[in-house]
Amino acid sequence: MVSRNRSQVKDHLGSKVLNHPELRNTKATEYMSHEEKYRYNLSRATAMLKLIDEEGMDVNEISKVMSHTVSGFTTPDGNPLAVHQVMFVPTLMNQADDDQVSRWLGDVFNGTIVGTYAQTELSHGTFVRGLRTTATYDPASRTFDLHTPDVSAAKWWPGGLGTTANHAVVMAQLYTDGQPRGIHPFMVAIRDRETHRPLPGITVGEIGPKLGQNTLNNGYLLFDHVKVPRENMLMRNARVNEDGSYTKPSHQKASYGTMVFTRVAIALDTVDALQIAATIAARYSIVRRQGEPRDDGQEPQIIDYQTQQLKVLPHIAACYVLRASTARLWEHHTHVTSEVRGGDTALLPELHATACCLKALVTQDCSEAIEALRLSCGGHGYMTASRLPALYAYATAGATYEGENTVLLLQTARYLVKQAGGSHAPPAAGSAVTYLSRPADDTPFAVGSPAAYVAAVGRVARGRVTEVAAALQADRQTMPEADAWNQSLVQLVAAALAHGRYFVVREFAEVVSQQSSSRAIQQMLQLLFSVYLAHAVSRAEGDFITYGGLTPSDIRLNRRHLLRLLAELRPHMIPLTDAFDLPDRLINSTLGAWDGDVYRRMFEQASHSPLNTDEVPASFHQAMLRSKL
Ligand SMILES: CCCCCCCCCCCC(=O)SCCNC(=O)CCNC(=O)[C@H](O)C(C)(C)COP(=O)(O)OP(=O)(O)OC[C@H]1O[C@@H](n2cnc3c(N)ncnc32)[C@H](O)[C@@H]1OP(=O)(O)O
Ligand SMILES: Cc1cc2nc3c(=O)[nH]c(=O)nc-3n(C[C@H](O)[C@H](O)[C@H](O)COP(=O)(O)OP(=O)(O)OC[C@H]3O[C@@H](n4cnc5c(N)ncnc54)[C@H](O)[C@@H]3O)c2cc1C
Repeated sequence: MVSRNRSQVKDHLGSKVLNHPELRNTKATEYMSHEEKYRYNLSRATAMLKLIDEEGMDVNEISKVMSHTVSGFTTPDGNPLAVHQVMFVPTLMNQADDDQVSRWLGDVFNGTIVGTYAQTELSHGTFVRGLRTTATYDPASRTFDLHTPDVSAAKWWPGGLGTTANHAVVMAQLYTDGQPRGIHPFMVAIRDRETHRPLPGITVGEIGPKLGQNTLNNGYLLFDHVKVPRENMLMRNARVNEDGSYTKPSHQKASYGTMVFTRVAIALDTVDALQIAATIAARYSIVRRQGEPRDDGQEPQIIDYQTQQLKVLPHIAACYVLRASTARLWEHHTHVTSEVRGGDTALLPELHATACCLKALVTQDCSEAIEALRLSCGGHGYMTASRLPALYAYATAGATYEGENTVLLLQTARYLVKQAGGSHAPPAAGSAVTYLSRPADDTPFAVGSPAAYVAAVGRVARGRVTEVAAALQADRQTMPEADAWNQSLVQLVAAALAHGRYFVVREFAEVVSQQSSSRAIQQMLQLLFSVYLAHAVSRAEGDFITYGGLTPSDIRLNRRHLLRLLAELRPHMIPLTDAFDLPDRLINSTLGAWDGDVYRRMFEQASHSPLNTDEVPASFHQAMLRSKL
């Protein structure tokens, strides 16, 4: 397996995916039925899986081909094999022991085993410890009895479970020696490998249409005392021995590892969706002219309206800034995972805290940004063929799945208040929280100085975290822990987001400070960073006055500064989005093609409407007749 850098992967994708015989011809899916869409997307997902296998791609390459940029082309309505690839396989690799890996992985790679990650239940998604599916060990038969006590404990949501997977990693409450041992992963066959029929004791199906990603093939699953061999509990971390004795994992949350990985992957990937939306809105904003003609006799390009610049340009800057921090998180995850595999879990708490807050910050920012970009395209942004509704539906799912964002921010806040109160192990060198134990950076604020902005963002984070830590500490003296925590929830979430913002801007400050061979590139990065920072301040002016040391006069100056920066960035908008290097077929939007031929494309897509096949559709007369009765 050869590791390739990012642009080589793009070249590779260009030739291998866009021109692949089973992928290169696409069909419009808007008018297909639910089942036709599933068939179309599944066959393309399977072709993609074969390609991954044939090419022997490593995890970085797989993440690129599973990314939203590529999957919008391969599986426009959602990839029914995404959870197989992004969660099921990584869970086996990281949570199965060596014997189990060698037992199953061959069949996974030859396509005999197709899996899902079945954790969420109808009544519990967030509170994992509350899951109610049980796995009770019987030493006599050396099997686990998997059981769903009632319908509220039915698994509900797992991707690919609906009609695609024949296996599932099932997260269930383990009982052995008569004791509850917490949530553990089990490899369970749910459908026959040959006939694909549900196995005895299994009830399984698809949950129905959603806001988007309708061929993700989310499913439900119930067990009626299904017997699973002892060897099917994933045993890299915890173990159940033949006699039923139990060995604890080295870290209490070792079985939550797949969630950490997927949060990192989602953060990275949602920026891809934002890049696509930003490219569409930028191109459309140039092509679209509307309003009183100017001196040259032409109506203005909409991008020359100041309000339009504010709707579009900060999000282009965000693409660059968020790409850098999520790429850093990915590297950090790779490093910590290898340490954990070697038995050292010291860096895991901070990785968990960072992954939680970046996944939340990025999916929240990207969903809001994509919606703003959609609105920036006026009426045409509301059309499915603009691709913007689907991009929004994708990004906003990321705010819920793999840990609802509020809940994840509270995980980060828990870590931060412990760090601020000194009740956690001190952070390792290079940790992102050392600023909490140092005096605040008192660099005076000045517009035009990115370093001064970064210092102010740091003061906001520090102020938010220390303030809520103190409030929590005080409340703990007078009320039970759960009440004290609940009393501070809103401020805890704000503190975690402020910490995430500081992480993001520090990472990009480092990118900007690196020597580049091109002065023009360096200047452009500085401009993008300045826009991002000025926009961040304008979005949270109250925080910057309360905690960041800015005066009302600084706030006014920043507002003007931001608008000046936007005007400066405007001529570079198209090169900056072209630099994302997204071929038209990956963008797949009537509004966002490279040649700007928007109106012709809109007519072309309308010609696909089945209602235009006949001059008068038969359904019209049928409906009119009925209404006359
Ligand atoms: C290409 C892309 C395509 C992408 C394509 C993707 C397709 C779709 C994929 C979607 C798939 C899914 O949604 S799968 C389902 C995902 N579900 C979720 O994410 C559920 C979210 N809920 C949880 O993760 C959990 O319930 C928590 C973390 C919220 C709470 O867990 P808990 O067991 O109650 O723990 P709690 O008491 O809060 O904390 C105890 C201690 O454990 C620590 N802790 C908690 N979790 C972890 C962890 N993971 N790793 C380390 N440490 C942890 C805490 O910091 C704390 O440390 P200390 O303070 O004691 O030191
Ligand atoms: C498209 C999609 C795909 C999915 N794929 C999978 C999959 O493959 N496998 C799988 O197992 N699951 C999957 N899920 C399920 C997903 O992981 C859960 O829906 C998610 O973790 C949120 O949990 P919930 O639905 O229980 O939300 P809830 O927890 O019920 O959230 C509702 C509200 O309650 C609030 N809330 C809950 N607890 C707290 C708290 N402690 N403090 C403060 N506020 C709180 C939340 O902030 C939110 O506002 C998928 C979901 C979607 C939408």
